[in-house]
Amino acid sequence: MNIKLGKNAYGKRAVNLSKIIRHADHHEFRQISVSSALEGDFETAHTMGDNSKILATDTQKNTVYILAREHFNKGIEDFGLYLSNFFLSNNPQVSKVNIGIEEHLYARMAFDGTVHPHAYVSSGNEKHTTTIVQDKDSVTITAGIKDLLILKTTDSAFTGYIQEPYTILKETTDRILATKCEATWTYNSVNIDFTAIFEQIRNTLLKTFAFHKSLSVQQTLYAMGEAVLQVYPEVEEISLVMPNKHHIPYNMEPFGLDNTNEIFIATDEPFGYITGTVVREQDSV
Ligand SMILES: O=c1[nH]c(=O)c2[nH]c(=O)[nH]c2[nH]1
Repeated sequence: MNIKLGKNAYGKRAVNLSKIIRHADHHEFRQISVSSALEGDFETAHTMGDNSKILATDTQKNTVYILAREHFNKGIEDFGLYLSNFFLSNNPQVSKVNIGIEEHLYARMAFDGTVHPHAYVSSGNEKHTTTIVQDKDSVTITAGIKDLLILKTTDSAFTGYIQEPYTILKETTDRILATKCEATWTYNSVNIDFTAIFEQIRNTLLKTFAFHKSLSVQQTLYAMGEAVLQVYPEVEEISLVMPNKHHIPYNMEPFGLDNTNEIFIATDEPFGYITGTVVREQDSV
C-alpha cells in the first residue's frame, strides 16, 4: 500500500495586534487578528521530521508584529498583501500563502458634536475581514464583514411556501427580519482604495437591507448581493450568510389579550440558515 502526504498547510492563527497611529491632532487605534498559512515544499517535514525548510510559526507571528510597525497604516487588505508578498518572496520553498485578517472596529467618542482625539467606543461585534491567497502567478483578495447584526421591524413577509402535513408556520406579511450577516466579496484588482470601497460596499449592503420589501431572507440576500455587483465593477462575486434570527409573536390568547405584532420571543435555536453567492454571468459570444 502506498501512502503519501496530501494537501497540507501550516501557520499561526489569532496573532492579535493593536496599533496606535499617532497623528498631530488625534490618534488612530487599530485592533486586528491575523492568521498566516503556508503551503509548499514541506513533504519531508511531515514524512521525515526534516525541519530545514520550516519557517517556524513563531517566526511567522514575529513577522506580523514587525511588519505592522512600518506597513500597517492603511487597510487590512493592504497589510495582508504586504505580508503575503513578504512570505512568498523570502521563502523559495513556499508556493502559496494564505493571510486572513479580522479587524475589530472602534469609533472615536464624540461629545457635543466634537470628536475626542484619543478615546474610543467599540463598534460592537462587527468585524472587517480580508483574505489574501497568493502564489507565484496570482493573487486573490477578498474582503468582508462578519457578525453584522441587522434588523428591521417591517417590510418583511413570508408567504406562499409549501403547505403539507408537517407545516404549521403561519404565513405573515409583516414580521421582524433579523440576521447576523456575514458577507465576503472578491476583488478583481489589487489597485483599489480598499478602505474607501469597503465603507461604500457596507453602506450599499445596509441600504439594500433597509429599503428592500422582503418576501424572504433568500430574496433579500440576493438583492443585497445584486446591488453590490451592480454598483462596484471591482467586485467579482459576493457570498452572503444570513441566519434567520427568529422573533416569534408571543401568544397572549391564553390570557384573553391580543398581540398586535408588538411582543415577540427572540429565539436563538434552532435558526434558519440562508446562504448564497451572487456572481456575474459570463457574456456569451
Ligand atoms: O425568509 C425565510 N425563508 C425561509 O426559507 C423560511 N423558512 C421558515 O420557516 N421561515 C423562513 N423565512
